[in-house]
Amino acid sequence: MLIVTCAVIIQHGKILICQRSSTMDLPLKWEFPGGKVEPGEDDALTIVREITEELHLEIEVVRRLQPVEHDYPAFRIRLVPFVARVIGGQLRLEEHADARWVTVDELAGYDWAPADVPIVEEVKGAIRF
Ligand SMILES: Nc1nc2c([nH]c(=O)n2[C@H]2C[C@H](O)[C@@H](COP(=O)(O)OP(=O)(O)OP(=O)(O)O)O2)c(=O)[nH]1
Repeated sequence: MLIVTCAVIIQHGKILICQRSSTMDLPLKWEFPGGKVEPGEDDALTIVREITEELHLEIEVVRRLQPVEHDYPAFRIRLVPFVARVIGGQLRLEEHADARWVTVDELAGYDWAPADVPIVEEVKGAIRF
């Protein structure tokens, strides 16, 4: 099983969502940014590392949400979400096609990676701004 972290980054009442590029797996799907946990790596460190590498933002984890397991045709994934806030850096995309700050009500209007759908639901229900 592939273990992948993702970040629900909240700033000024909005959430950062990212669109995978046309050359990535799940091309052009929207996701919470993040990436694979490396062998022996603590997942809370993975998410901080991945957000720096992919977005040039420094984040601090606020809390962990419920992990989601999903079967894609070629692999099974456990997606581990963290609520986080920005503590430094300037947003600059290294690999995504697009990134947007959206309200919680706007989340439903995007074409999400299938594994993210339960996380979107949890965020809609559980995050208070
Ligand atoms: N980052 C991220 N990946 C997700 C999400 N939802 C989802 O199904 N995935 C899938 C897509 C990929 O198959 C896998 C993670 O891949 P990735 O390309 O983001 O990971 P990475 O940065 O560590 O990749 P790599 O290029 O270093 O191999 O998880 C999500 O919300 N965020």
